[in-house]
Parts: sequence; C-alpha cells; structure tokens
Amino acid sequence: MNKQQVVVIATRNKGKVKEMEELFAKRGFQIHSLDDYEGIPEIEETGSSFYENALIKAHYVADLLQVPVIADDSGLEVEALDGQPGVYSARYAGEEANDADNNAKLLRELSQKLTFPSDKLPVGHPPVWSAADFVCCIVLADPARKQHARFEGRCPGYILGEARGHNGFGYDPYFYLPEYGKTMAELTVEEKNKISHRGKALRQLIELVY
Ligand SMILES: O=P(O)(O)OP(=O)(O)OP(=O)(O)OC[C@H]1O[C@@H](n2cnc3c(O)ncnc32)[C@H](O)[C@@H]1O
Ligand SMILES: [Mg+2]
Repeated sequence: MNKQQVVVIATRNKGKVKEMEELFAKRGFQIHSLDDYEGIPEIEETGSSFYENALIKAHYVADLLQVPVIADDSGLEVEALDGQPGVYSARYAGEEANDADNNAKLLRELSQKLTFPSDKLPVGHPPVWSAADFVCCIVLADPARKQHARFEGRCPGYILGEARGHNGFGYDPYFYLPEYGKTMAELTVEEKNKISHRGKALRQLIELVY
C-alpha cells in the first residue's frame, strides 16, 4: 500500500471515522484512526473551544507519529440551553457517559427549563424543544512544517421530543432537519455528509489539501 494514501485521524469515534471514510475514499485515500495504532493514550480535551480541543488532539498525535494528522472536535449547541452542551457534548452526563446518557440528560435539562413544545417550528412539522446547531472544527497538523490549518462547519436544526432513526451517532436521533422532514439519524452517511457540520468542514479541508 502506498504510504501517502493513508490519512491519520486522531479519533476513536467510529461514527466520525465512517463519515470521513465516505468523503476520503472518493479521493482514493484510506483512513487510519487511533484504533489502528497501539499505545496511544487517551488525550485529555482540556481546551475551552472546539478549535483548542482539535488543536490538542491533532498536535499530540502528529508529534507522536511524525506524520500529518487530522483531528475533529465537535458538539451540539442548544439555543434554549445558552449553547450547552457545546465542548462538553461527549461528556455531558459525566466522564463515562455514553450517547444514551447524554441524550437523556439533554431532554431532562430542556424539560426543566422549557414547556414542550416550542412554537418556533412551522405547522406541519413534529413538536420540538429548541433550535440547535451541530458545530465542527477540524485541524490538520503538520509536524514537519510545524504548521496547522483550521476548518469549520455548522449545521442548523431542532431538538425533537423523541428519538427517530438508527444511523449516525451521538445526538443524531434527536436532531431534526425541517428541510428533510427527518432526523440526522434517518439520513444515510452520504446524505449526512452533504449537509452536516463535519461534511462542510471536511470538504473545505479536502478541496484545499488533498
Ligand atoms: O474525541 P474523539 O475521539 O474524536 O471522539 P468524541 O466522540 O469524544 O468526539 P468529541 O470529543 O469531538 O465530542 C463530540 C461529541 O459531540 C457529539 N457529536 C459531534 N458530532 C456529532 C454528530 O455528527 N452527530 C451526533 N452527535 C455528534 C457526540 O456526542 C460526540 O461524542
Ligand atoms: Mg473526545
């Protein structure tokens, strides 16, 4: 295998890997995630922004492996929760929380703050709690040139009152897209990449660099 055709992503999130594979495979690149290497420790995400956390992950792994590395830091910003869970999206319900725990906490927080449903979505759509955005920051770190590049994407939607769909990961089953009449978890990987925060950031990166 040609070494130049491997792209290293500093993630252990299989959902992210699948979405990145869909876009990189079209350009003839193969993805390696942290699960493809032995002995890479957990990287502490101590930053206070998506950008800072993406920088930490990309530089840590690039310095360790001495190859260019991409990192994605992303999350959900809910309008009615003043932008929470934001950078804490992966650990909203605690350090060991899984997607189900985080989704349960999201609905709990909304129900403590608001009366369901919000009247903000037009008639003809299912009831929602609040407007929300998925946000993604991607950093490409190059250890040889000691440089990095930054790419960002945002995807607007609403938090639905019930889970729908089984695709994707994280908050996808509750993230409703009025233009599709579906949640993110009801879209295929290809459809999600066309409109998602990650798809938008990744396409900018791929067009510029690969
Ligand atoms: O840090 P890595 O190893 O990349 O994997 P992670 O899952 O911890 O990823 P983040 O630190 O970037 O946290 C992002 C969290 O935000 C949520 N999230 C991000 N993008 C999402 C998406 O496309 N769909 C649903 N939830 C998403 C989901 O809960 C993620 O765990
Ligand atoms: Mg993480």
